[in-house]
Amino acid sequence: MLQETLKNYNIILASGSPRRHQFFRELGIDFEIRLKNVEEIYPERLRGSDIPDYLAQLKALPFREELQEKDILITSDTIVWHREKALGKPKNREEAVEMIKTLSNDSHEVITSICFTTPHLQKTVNATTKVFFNSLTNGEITHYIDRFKPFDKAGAYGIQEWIGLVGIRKIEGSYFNVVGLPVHLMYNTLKGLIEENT
Ligand SMILES: Cc1cn([C@H]2C[C@H](O)[C@@H](COP(=O)(O)OP(=O)(O)OP(=O)(O)O)O2)c(=O)[nH]c1=O
Repeated sequence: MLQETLKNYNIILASGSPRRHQFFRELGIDFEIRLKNVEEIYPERLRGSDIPDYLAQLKALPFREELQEKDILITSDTIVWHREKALGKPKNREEAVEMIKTLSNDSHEVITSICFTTPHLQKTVNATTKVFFNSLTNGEITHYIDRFKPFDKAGAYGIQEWIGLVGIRKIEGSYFNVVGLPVHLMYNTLKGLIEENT
C-alpha cells in the first residue's frame, strides 16, 4: 500500500486550502503543511492548463533550496477557464457577482494542476472537468455571494456549496478536481514517482 511506502518519505503539502488538507487526511497519508507567500501572477500569453501548471510550479519555487533527500513537495492550483479567459479568485463582491453571471447558463472548464518537487526532479500533471451551469437569477446569485462569500474560490463558486446543489446540472470529469484536487491523479502520480525511485 502507498501509505506504507510513504513512511520512508516526507510529504510536504504547501497549501493553505482546507479542502486540500482534508483530502490528504482522508487518504490516510501522513503529511506536513508548510506555507510560503506567493503572488499568483502569470504571463498573459498562457492559455488553459498552462496557467495552473505555471502557478503550481511557481508555488514550489521558494522551497527549492530547502528540500531534503526524502522530501516530496506538493503544490497545486485551480482555475476556471471560460470562453478563453481564466477566472481566479474574485477580488470583491462586484467581481464575484460578475463571474457567476458570466458562468450562468453556460459551460466552463475547471483545471487543477499538481506539481511534485523533490531535490532531483519536478513533475506537473493536471486534470480538467467540464461544468454545466443552469441559468441563475440575479437574486440567486447575490444570495449565494452574500451568504457564502466565495472569495477564496476560483470562479467565485464552490460546487460543494448551495450553488452546486441548485445551479450545476452536469459535470464531465472528476468532482474532486472541481473542489481543488483531482485526488485520483495525485495518488497515482505519487505512486508512480515512488516506484520510479525504488
Ligand atoms: C471551482 C471551485 C474552486 N474551489 C477552490 C479550490 C481552490 O482551493 C480554490 C482556488 O484557489 P487556488 O489558488 O488553487 O488554491 P488556494 O489559494 O485555495 O490554496 P493554495 O494555493 O494555498 O494551495 O478554489 C472550490 O473549493 N470549489 C469549486 O467549485
